[in-house]
Amino acid sequence: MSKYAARWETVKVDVEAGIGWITLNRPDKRNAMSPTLNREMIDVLETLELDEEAQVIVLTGAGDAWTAGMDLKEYFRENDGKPEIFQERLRRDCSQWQWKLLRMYAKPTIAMVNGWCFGGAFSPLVACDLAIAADEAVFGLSEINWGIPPGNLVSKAVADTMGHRQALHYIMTGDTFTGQEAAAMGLINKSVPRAQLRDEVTALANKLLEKAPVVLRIAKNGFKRCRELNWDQNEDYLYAKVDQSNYRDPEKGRAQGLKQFLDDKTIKPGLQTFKRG
Ligand SMILES: CC(C)(COP(=O)(O)OP(=O)(O)OC[C@H]1O[C@@H](n2cnc3c(N)ncnc32)[C@H](O)[C@@H]1OP(=O)(O)O)[C@@H](O)C(=O)NCCC(=O)NCCSC(=O)/C=C/c1ccc(O)cc1
Repeated sequence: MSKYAARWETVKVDVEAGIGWITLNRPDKRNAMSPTLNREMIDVLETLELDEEAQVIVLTGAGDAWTAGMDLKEYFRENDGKPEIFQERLRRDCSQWQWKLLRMYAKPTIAMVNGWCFGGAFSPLVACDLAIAADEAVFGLSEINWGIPPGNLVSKAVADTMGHRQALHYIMTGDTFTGQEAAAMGLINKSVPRAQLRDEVTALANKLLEKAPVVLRIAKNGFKRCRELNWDQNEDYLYAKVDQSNYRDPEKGRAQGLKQFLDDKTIKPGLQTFKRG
């Protein structure tokens, strides 16, 4: 039985062989993100960040949906008319896990998009480091279809991943697209038939498990920050990250990698990763 069994009402967490599987678990509501789910996801991510048994995180959904976006009933309608400060807190919880925690998360994150993916779902989708979807998954920026512009960080997320014309097309029409189309546009890394999705994601997670975790974290977070800096700032910043990595990495991956290539001649870093240990 999972050590987190029944700890959260709207999210299921299983840790197996180094991988923390987070499943949004409201399949009857297509895993729509309610205020309860948002609050619970903050706790889930903060808990797994300190769980040494979970070194790579996968975010997926129960049933036919990844997530159908924000809960139109519990997040929107039921809170209309509530005090402004209350609305602010709801938004803060939403942002807190959907991109603030996820975007710079201490561990590698993979979005495993098993099905429906709408609207607000695009924030955590893009905030995850990597994304693999089922060919059959259906994506849509459906906000326009029920009368609002995209909220939270959805437009920023698609601007960072999809082309300008494509992003505007889907924002303005609310048309849907498939996993294969999402991969072609660069919104996700790749799509595979749904029957192969879990195996594909497990293989990717296992590949990440072979890397030195501190170096991996600094590499991915350095990349994300560098998008917002100019060239001169980037040179300073990324060299500082390289030095930080050399200093912080308890495994001394750099020294191991150089030794295994130059002295032992047991690896070629162009073709395989160094052996941790
Ligand atoms: C195509 C769907 C995903 C699946 O269709 P289905 O498989 O035939 O399922 P059903 O439509 O029968 O839905 C099953 C149940 O799930 C519920 N549900 C299904 N999506 C939902 C749902 N987003 N909510 C709240 N109940 C739902 C739906 O109401 C229904 O509840 P019930 O009648 O009680 O069984 C369909 O449900 C659907 O179109 N859902 C709405 C998708 C959608 O537009 N989502 C909202 C995007 S906009 C957004 O996320 C906004 C972001 C935002 C973020 C932060 C901000 O501050 C501001 C904005």
